Amino acid sequence: MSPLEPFGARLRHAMDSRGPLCVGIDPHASLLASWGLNDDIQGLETFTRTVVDALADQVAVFKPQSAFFERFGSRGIAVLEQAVADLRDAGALVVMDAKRGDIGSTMAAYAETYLRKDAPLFSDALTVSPYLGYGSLKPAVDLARESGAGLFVLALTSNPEGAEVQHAVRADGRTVAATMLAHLAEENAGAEPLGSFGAVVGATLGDLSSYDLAINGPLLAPGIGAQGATPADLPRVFGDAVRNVVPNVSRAVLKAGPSSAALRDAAVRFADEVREAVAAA
Ligand SMILES: O=c1ccn([C@@H]2O[C@H](COP(=O)(O)O)[C@@H](O)[C@H]2O)c(=O)[nH]1
Repeated sequence: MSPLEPFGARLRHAMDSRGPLCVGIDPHASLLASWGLNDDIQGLETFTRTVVDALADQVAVFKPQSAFFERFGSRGIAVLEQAVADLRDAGALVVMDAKRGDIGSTMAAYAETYLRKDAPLFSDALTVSPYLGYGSLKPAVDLARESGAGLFVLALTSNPEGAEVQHAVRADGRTVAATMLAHLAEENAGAEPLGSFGAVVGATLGDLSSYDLAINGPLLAPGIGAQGATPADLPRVFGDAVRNVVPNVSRAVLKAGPSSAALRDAAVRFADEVREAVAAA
């Protein structure tokens, strides 16, 4: 099976043509209820189908949150699998938010699950946790390169609890997060227009000027909307790296449903706000 064009290049193209937004698909039980759906497999299927049908042909990137599908066992995974296929068929990119991380030999199996091009859950990129050591991610890095997929490595997460691990200072004086960013800059060296190995960096974190975010790769930025950050915060948080930010909004878009028109309006509004904020930076 022929490899895809590298994820970084496909991402740059998608955001240039469809707008700078990643919509998260997070079927919280509370959202299902507010859409008038039951918290069961039928509710999950209807919710997911509605989001896909409303947005797949206009939003650049989608980030399904695997946990909300896994909750329903194999039937939930089947809904996720169908959504990934439909989103990709409609020309959108899919970042699977499964935050996988394990010893290398097990990481290889996770990589086969999401990054092997003919796998049922193949996604354009996968979120991964480097907290078993960055080197443990090597099987995923290698398979992503082979397939033309990408990774988003947890570096500076949007939740306040992340700081106790990510801001910890190593013996060499660097923080753990800075070390992860440095690894990613190495992976992306020489890639054009953008490397395929991104970092997760929360939009909620305030001024990050003490971190070198120039990794020549995408910065997936959750935290906009329900967690309190706004598109207008992006230049202050990301500085010169703001053009490589992939802003994720999940609940703040999804709560506009179940009306397809309202979902589309919400996505357009966030994309416009991000575009304006980045243009003014
Ligand atoms: O640091 C992180 C990493 C991942 N997430 C995920 O992003 C979405 C955010 O959802 P909202 O509804 O827009 O708050 C969710 O799937 C998280 O698991 C994150 O928030 N922060």
